[in-house]
Amino acid sequence: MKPSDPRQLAFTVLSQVEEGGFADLSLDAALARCPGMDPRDRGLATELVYGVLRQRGRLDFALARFCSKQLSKVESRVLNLLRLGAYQVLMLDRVPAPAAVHETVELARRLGLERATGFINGILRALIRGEGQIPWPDPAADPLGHLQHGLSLPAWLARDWLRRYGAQEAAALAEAMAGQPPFCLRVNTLKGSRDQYLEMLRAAGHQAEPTVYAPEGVRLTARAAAPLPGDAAGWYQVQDEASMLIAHLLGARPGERILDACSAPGGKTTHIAALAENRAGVVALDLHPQRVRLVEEGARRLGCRGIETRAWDLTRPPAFLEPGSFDRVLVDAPCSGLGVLRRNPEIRWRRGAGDIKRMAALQGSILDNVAALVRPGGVLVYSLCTLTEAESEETLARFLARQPRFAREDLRPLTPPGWAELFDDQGALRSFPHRHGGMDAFYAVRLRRQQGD
Ligand SMILES: C[S@@+](CC[C@H](N)C(=O)[O-])C[C@H]1O[C@@H](n2cnc3c(N)ncnc32)[C@H](O)[C@@H]1O
Repeated sequence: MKPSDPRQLAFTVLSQVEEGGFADLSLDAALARCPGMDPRDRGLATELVYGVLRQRGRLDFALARFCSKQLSKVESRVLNLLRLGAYQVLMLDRVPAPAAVHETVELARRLGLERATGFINGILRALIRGEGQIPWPDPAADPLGHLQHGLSLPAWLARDWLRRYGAQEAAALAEAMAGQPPFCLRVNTLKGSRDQYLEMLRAAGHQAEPTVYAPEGVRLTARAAAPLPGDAAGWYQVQDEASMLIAHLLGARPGERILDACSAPGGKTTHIAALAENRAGVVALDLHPQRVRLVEEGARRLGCRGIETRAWDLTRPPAFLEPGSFDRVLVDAPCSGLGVLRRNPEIRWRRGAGDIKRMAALQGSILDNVAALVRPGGVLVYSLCTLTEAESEETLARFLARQPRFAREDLRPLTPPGWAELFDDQGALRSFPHRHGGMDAFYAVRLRRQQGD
């Protein structure tokens, strides 16, 4: 590969994603192989990968108008080149459309796809000429078509969101999910205050503001070329604001014993330790040993103490932990991840209704296996970075039917008044990017085990 070619790098990553890779990991690895690449080209490669994956439904709808055969019959490498070209033509102001076509055709040639260059050239040139005539579905007359083809939701998700949220709200959510998430940091309060860190950021030339809800969150609005200050000293953790709310809902206090059941990579474990002023005993479990190591590394970097880690598959009871020995348990469960579609855009093309069922069963099993560890009177928080009913309220209802000694708590009286709009009418957290300042979509509910049972 020409080390300096952002389009070829994006193409390689998109091909890896097609074969089952994760966009963020593949992109990081590809960029790491090109240390000399110009920062603007790195930016373009990143935008092309995320943009094509986030807007694939829209790009395909446009391409289909100008392609003589069905897109499903086009060879996948050629289709990815077409999507890359179409993204530049339709969505990128900084690349003149004819240059985008030329670059795409040249890339096809370099990839040994000489025979497809005429096909690619013809479709992309027709797209430039016919862009204004693309019959985008009208949001009012065809809300489902608009969600699918205008806002790039797969059909099953478009139907689900339309049924649950209505046309306008579903469109606003889909639009937010097709955009870029804000870049947020949690200030490590074991090191100092948010105000101090905001000052450090400003002194290093970055522009940042406090997050609206999370008291230790910072949102970067313009990043300078300089690295973020305080990295090696553990001043911050990159974390979305919605994710920062969860440790607050758990409410750990100094002296308590806490279980973080699905802890890796440890964003919430280290937050719990910080909120308990490093004076709680935290047990952090996760299925994967290599991910458990990330929790350990994070705890070291941030100066968190009192965290014990262990790899464990929580579809089996953790017999090494004493029943009733935890004041608070957090189950930040593996889930379909539909609340973080912006960060993992490939998910929307991979998940289906079957995955949701499978995740819900896994979540139920994990909840069952930690329930006995909560002490009488203790707290269990169940959180997810998704928004399906099956994984949230339905998993919870089944759990409560099996475990009648737990009851849900309304989170509204337990949290600051300014957070009221983050909760549903049962007092569960439901954050949404289009309603709550760009936050990821999270769900969280807090349960309490009855006293004396
Ligand atoms: C949403 S992530 C947790 C994120 C973490 N709490 C944080 O804030 O950094 C869910 C985690 O559950 C773990 N997991 C998946 N299946 C599991 C199982 N059977 N037992 C324990 N952990 C599991 C995954 O490895 C993943 O790290």
